[in-house]
Amino acid sequence: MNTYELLSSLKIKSIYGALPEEVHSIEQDSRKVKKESLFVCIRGFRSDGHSYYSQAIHNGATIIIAEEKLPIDLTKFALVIVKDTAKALAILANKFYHYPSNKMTVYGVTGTNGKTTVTTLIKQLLEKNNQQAALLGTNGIDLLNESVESDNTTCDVLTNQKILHRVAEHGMGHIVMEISSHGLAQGRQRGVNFDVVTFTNLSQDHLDYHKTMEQYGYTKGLLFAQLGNNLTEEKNVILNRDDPWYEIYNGMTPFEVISYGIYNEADFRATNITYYEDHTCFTLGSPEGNFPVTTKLIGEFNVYNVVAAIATVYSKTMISVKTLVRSLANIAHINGRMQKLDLEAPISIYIDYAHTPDAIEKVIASVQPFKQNRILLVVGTGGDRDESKRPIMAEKASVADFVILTINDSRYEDSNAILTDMEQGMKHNNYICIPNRKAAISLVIDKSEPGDIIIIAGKGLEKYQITEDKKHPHSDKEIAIRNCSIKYNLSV
Ligand SMILES: CC(=O)N[C@H]1[C@@H](OP(=O)(O)OP(=O)(O)OC[C@H]2O[C@@H](n3ccc(=O)[nH]c3=O)[C@H](O)[C@@H]2O)O[C@H](CO)[C@@H](O)[C@@H]1O[C@H](C)C(=O)N[C@@H](C)C(=O)N[C@H](CCC(=O)O)C(=O)O
Ligand SMILES: Nc1ncnc2c1ncn2[C@@H]1O[C@H](COP(=O)(O)OP(=O)(O)OP(=O)(O)O)[C@@H](O)[C@H]1O
Repeated sequence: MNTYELLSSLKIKSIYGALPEEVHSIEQDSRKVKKESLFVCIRGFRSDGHSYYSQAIHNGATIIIAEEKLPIDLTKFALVIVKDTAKALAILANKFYHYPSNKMTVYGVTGTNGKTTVTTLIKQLLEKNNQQAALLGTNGIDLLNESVESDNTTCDVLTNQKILHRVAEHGMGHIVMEISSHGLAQGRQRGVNFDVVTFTNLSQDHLDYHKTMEQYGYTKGLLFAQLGNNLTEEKNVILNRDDPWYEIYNGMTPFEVISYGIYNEADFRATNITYYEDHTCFTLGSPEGNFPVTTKLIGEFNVYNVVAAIATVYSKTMISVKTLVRSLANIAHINGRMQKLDLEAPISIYIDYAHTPDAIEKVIASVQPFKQNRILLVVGTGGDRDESKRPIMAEKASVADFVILTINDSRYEDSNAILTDMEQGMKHNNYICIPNRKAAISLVIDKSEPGDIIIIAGKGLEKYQITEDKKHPHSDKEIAIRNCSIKYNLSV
């Protein structure tokens, strides 16, 4: 892109050196800089991008955008000083990629639990109705059914614009994005023009970062407030009517709110719910009338997720509720979220991703209706993250008949110290602490008896465990299948 055209979008304090005519790419990571790039120095938590300008130049950057004067050879390169490089990056990336989010319907989903489930359901509902959709979230970037891992649930500003640009280039009409509270706090969503935003629920998590629940809740609210005030646009907010934050988020946006829920009157409301081991049935009240619904997802929490997804797609497409309900019936479980392993064993094993107190409570409740014998739970938490939730997770876990407390990812923390924190919350003595996750899963299967339900929570289908900053191969699913096959003589 022509440099002058690109920079015309910025409020510039000063320009030093000679500007090149063209910019071929924008980067915020010096390691990714290529020939004729524009490098933006971002101040981060671990390091300051201003200290990487020489590597960026070495790799081919011709323009450096910074907040301070840097000792650059101004006979060869240009230095542009702005007040806030993070905001400048969002402006530049949008301009460089021709405002891609304006060319498609953009869905944002936030909340403590259920983001991956709801975004995946939205994508699948769209696709079952012949509408192409990309997906961005914890499970990576899914574009034209090519899946790429991503470092974060919500990508950085630049990556978002690059992906939106690819989605636009492919002529795809929709993108569904998981928006984390860290992403919102750090402004990773800046410059993404959302059309509809959906709230799942709010419960304790991430207090290591946000400090208080109030701060955490208001950070999530940025997604609704940032839809803006331009009422010539048709935007929607989809809110959980049963969550205490409903009224606050409702007040944060001038756009029409579509509510969903179970216990309170709502635009989309599930009633007459019946729970089965491998599916759930309910009646969906909607603006188009009542419809009987069957979903392969289990548990009350998934009724919320399903209804949220239907309300969201309905708000932005011409697809009728009746059609959406029909499409839903063909959608299988969401990978690693209360995913029942397909084994010919006398026990049931679910692989799940619950890693908050609320999610633990909800997943145990979801199997209670068809409990025959005991509920055995393997539950873990992570190091270097919200310590205050650990005993509360164990307290919620105590509803299970037998509990193994273990580790998800220890990072830089001592595993035994994490388990000691968790243990404080246990309400009965029928539990054991096993830091080694593989050993924990082996033991729970070894202890099982016919009719038992085992839930292995915390990692879903993740393929690794993180110790310090290293990822080690690990799969709850593989360990569970192997041990179950041995114990019950299965041929797998
Ligand atoms: C604490 C935190 O959120 N950190 C995020 C932050 O990193 P940072 O500020 O430490 O960045 P940094 O490493 O200091 O780098 C600063 C700048 O220098 C640049 N740099 C750096 C090194 C180099 O050699 N050259 C170079 O140019 C970097 O590209 C960057 O522009 O900005 C990065 C880019 O956006 C994020 O990847 C990173 O997420 C880290 C990996 C992380 O673990 N975050 C977690 C807490 C998180 O965000 N989780 C949520 C999901 C939560 C949930 O719901 O479960 C998420 O959205 O993923
Ligand atoms: N609506 C919900 N309410 C409470 N718990 C839920 C809900 N939906 C899912 N869960 C629980 O939370 C776990 C994670 O679900 P999901 O991945 O959809 O959430 P998420 O918000 O994307 O989480 P993360 O941001 O940590 O990836 C599930 O495995 C389940 O245990």
